Formats: sequence, C-alpha cells, structure tokens
Amino acid sequence: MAMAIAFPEATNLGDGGTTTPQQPKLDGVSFSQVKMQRPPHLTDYLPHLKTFPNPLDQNQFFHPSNGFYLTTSDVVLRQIIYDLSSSSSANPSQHLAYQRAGPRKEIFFDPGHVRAAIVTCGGLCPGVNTVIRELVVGLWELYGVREILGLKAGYRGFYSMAEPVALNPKIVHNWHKIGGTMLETSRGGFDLDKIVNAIQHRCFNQVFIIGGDGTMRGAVKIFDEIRRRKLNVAIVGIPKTVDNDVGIIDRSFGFQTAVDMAQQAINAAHVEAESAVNGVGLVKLMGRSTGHITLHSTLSSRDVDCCLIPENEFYLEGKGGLFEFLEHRLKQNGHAVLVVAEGAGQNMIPRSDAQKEERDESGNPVFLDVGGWLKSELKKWWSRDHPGDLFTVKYIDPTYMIRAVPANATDNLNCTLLAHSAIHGVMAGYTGFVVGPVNGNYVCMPVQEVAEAKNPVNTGDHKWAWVRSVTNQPDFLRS
Ligand SMILES: Nc1ncnc2c1ncn2[C@@H]1O[C@H](COP(=O)(O)OP(=O)(O)OP(=O)(O)O)[C@@H](O)[C@H]1O
Ligand SMILES: O=P(O)(O)OC[C@H]1O[C@](O)(CO)[C@@H](O)[C@@H]1O
Ligand SMILES: [Mg+2]
Repeated sequence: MAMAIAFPEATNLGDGGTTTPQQPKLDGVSFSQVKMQRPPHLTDYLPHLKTFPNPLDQNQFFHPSNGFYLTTSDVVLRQIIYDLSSSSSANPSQHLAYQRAGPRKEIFFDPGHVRAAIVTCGGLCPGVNTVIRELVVGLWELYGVREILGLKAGYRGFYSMAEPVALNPKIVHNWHKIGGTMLETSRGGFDLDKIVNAIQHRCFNQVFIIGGDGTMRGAVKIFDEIRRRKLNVAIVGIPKTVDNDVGIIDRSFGFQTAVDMAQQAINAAHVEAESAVNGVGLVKLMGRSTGHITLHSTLSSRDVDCCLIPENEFYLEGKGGLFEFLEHRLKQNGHAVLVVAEGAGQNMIPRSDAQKEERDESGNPVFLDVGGWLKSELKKWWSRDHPGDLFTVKYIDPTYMIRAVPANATDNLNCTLLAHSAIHGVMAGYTGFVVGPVNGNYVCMPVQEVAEAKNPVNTGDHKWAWVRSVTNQPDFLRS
C-alpha cells in the first residue's frame, strides 16, 4: 500500500528539513522523524524568480478541483515495510520522504517563454518514444508551450552538426506505437562544457533527459554546471533502463514489455528442448549487471529449470554445480531449459588481456557471450561423461528483440505518468531532479541520489527464494 501523506503546511522543508507545526503521528511514526529528500529548486540560486498562475486554471475542458494542486507538504515515504518489534534494526530512525509529483498552483516559467529540449541517451528501451510523445503533447496541451526541440542522437546532439528537430503534437501523434527512439540515441559523446554552452546558446530553459544510470550521472554534472553558472534552466531526468538497474524507483518503464518479449524465446527453447533426446534449451537475456529480466522471465514462464544471474555466481563442475544439476534434470525429464543473464558467469569465460580492457563508447565493460561459452562447455561435458549418447543444446539469443519493440499498455501508461510528472515538476521550478514511481506513487527525487543508487537483485529476499523453489536449482554455494 502506498503511504502518500499530506502534512499540515510545513514550515521548513529545505534540504534535510523536517519540521511541521503540529508534529502529527501516523501509526506511531512521528512526522518529526521524516527526512525530506527535497529536489533542488531554481530559487535555491535564483531567489527572485517571478511566479505565474498555473494555466491549468484557465483550461477550457478541465476545472481543477480542491486538492488538485500539490504543495511541498505532499510527500511519499520511501520505506513502507516495517518490523513492528521496536528493537528491530530493520526500522530506520528517520523516514526518507520524496516530494509527490504533480501540478502546482504557481509555476516558475511563463509558458510563452519556454524553450524545451528533449534528449534520449544510452541503449533502447520499449516506451522511449511514448515518453517523448507525452512530453511534447503535455507541454503543448497542459501548459501551452510552443517551442519544443528534440536533440539528435544522445548527449552529442547538444553540440553536433545535426540540427534539433522542432516537435509538436501532430508530429509525435503516433510515436507511442513505434519501438526505438525517433530522436535517435548514442553512447559516449558526453562533453560537459560543450553541452552546457549549447544549452545557453540555443536558449533552452527546460531540459528533459531520458536515459539510464550513465545518463543520470551525466545529468548530475550538467545540473551542477548550470547551477554554477546560475542559469535559469531546469534539468529533469526520466530513468530509462530495460535492465531495471536504476535504484529507488519501483520499476523502470519498458522492463515489463521486455519480460513479455523474453517469453517467446523461452517458449521456443522449451519446445526445442522437449523435442530432442536429452535436449537443453538455452536462452541469454539482457542484464549487464542485474538479473531482473532473467529472474522475472523465469518466474513468469514456469518452463525454466535454471536461472543464472550476475548477482549469484555459479559454477559448472562438481557437487552442487550446474552439470550435476542438469544430469539429474535430464534423467528425470529428458530435457531442461536454462536462462542466463548476459552479465552472469563473466569471470569464468577465458579472455585475452585486450578483451579484459574492452569498453564501449560510454565506458561500460564489453561482455563476452556467456550463452555461446555455456553451449560449448555443455557439449564438452556431455561428450566427456556420456560418450555416444544423444545430446542437443539449442541456444537462443533474442538480444535486441526484447527491447526494440513498442511498449505494452502497462509500460505506456507508466511512460505517460512519468512525462507528466516531469513537466509539472519543471514548471514548478524544480531542477536537478528525476521522476519515478516509489511505492506506486510518482515522485520527484534529487538526481544525485538516483544517479548513485543501484538496483541489484536481492538474492536474500523472498523473490529469489521463490525462483529457487520453482526451479529447484542449486544455490551454487560450495559447501
Ligand atoms: N559518469 C558519467 N559522467 C558523464 N556522462 C556519463 C557518465 N556515464 C555515462 N555517461 C554518458 O551518458 C550517456 C549514456 O550512458 P550509457 O551508455 O552508459 O547508458 P545508460 O544511460 O546507462 O543507459 P543503458 O545502460 O540503460 O543503456 C552516454 O552519452 C555517456 O557518455
Ligand atoms: O549494444 P548496445 O546498444 O550498446 O546495448 C547493449 C546493452 O544495453 C542494455 O540493453 C542496457 O544497458 C544492456 O542490457 C545491454 O548490454
Ligand atoms: Mg547503464
């Protein structure tokens, strides 16, 4: 259950500020223990900015009701799970809270003078085009913004020769049905000075940055430099990661679509394995440092015999190893399905010194193909231990097929709410922030905090325990 609490009007909600006049209590939690993770605001360094009434007041189709506009006292608690035995160390002494995302009665931009920029960075993810579409339509329809520019091909689009594209609702109207990013994306090309100079020279005053963990680390630097130069420019990040490796938020958009798409590969692997004598279906799924796609695909499919993720090291030979497990499973069922995340098992794959150093343009390590390596190890093992017996490994690597698709309905809705959260937040003067769902409610969080937060699979929790009991796979803890 979400715990969005409306405080009585707070007197001091500055960075780390926590005081409220009446110190109310909720189920034994004193509000004085709440620590606001307040997003930065333009007035932190431009204290005399003018405010404007929210144009939603004048919207001819919609009349804001009581409570429609949020204030600084509308917050969402980060933690909603507690152990009521008071001595437990699971309970924090302070409760982190984020500002709820949504429209504010007063805004800090004259919509007629807004020049908004949208950029997409990093790998593709289902729903990127939906976010762009909803940013454009939302800025245009809700606030009457008319200058919206799409930058081409990631961060380098700020300063490259490619001219930004003028966007309007007509141009973007069916983008939510298209996979990829119509603005194009790229890795690398982060040149801080050139980017911030370009923001100044092109007179952008709202910058919407859609990207993953690397992109958010870049957004922190852009925000810091904008603040250092005291520019009236709001920066907002919208987390995009098919791997679901960004922390704090419940889930990143596009992730569920990717899990849906992965089912097709797992089903095919299952059919191939079942139709062979001693058949193994092997599927490799995306997940550089986190195994969320692999884990969720395993739990959704129920045809998976073993799920291998980067957070849980595995080994092949000996007691409790993968080969011993497969030996039993093949004897029992005649077939088995393995699903492996691309970042799993990387330490076991032999590689040259040059391969160890290899990085992509953004500085991410380049992985070797764990699926291809596993397939060859499985074949070696079988011919060594069962010479002459039939054995088949069918390896399926759907790679980009799970992310180069339009978002499903759930992800599309998430994209819409994210875009609207970003627009309302920026209009309200927030900057250096990221929007996302926390405990089911959309919030504005400091970009610095999100850029530092990771989201590994917790192999100590019940979800991973459930994977183990669904598959009965070994825990790979050498005894
Ligand atoms: N520490 C950093 N500082 C500044 N810029 C960065 C940093 N890390 C990455 N970037 C830039 O952010 C952009 C995207 O980074 P990256 O390729 O790692 O993808 P990402 O945003 O993490 O998305 P994903 O991993 O989900 O595809 C690139 O332009 C890269 O140069
Ligand atoms: O080949 P590209 O476009 O660099 O992207 C591949 C990577 O992007 C991701 O989808 C997201 O980081 C990873 O799962 C994958 O390793
Ligand atoms: Mg990344």
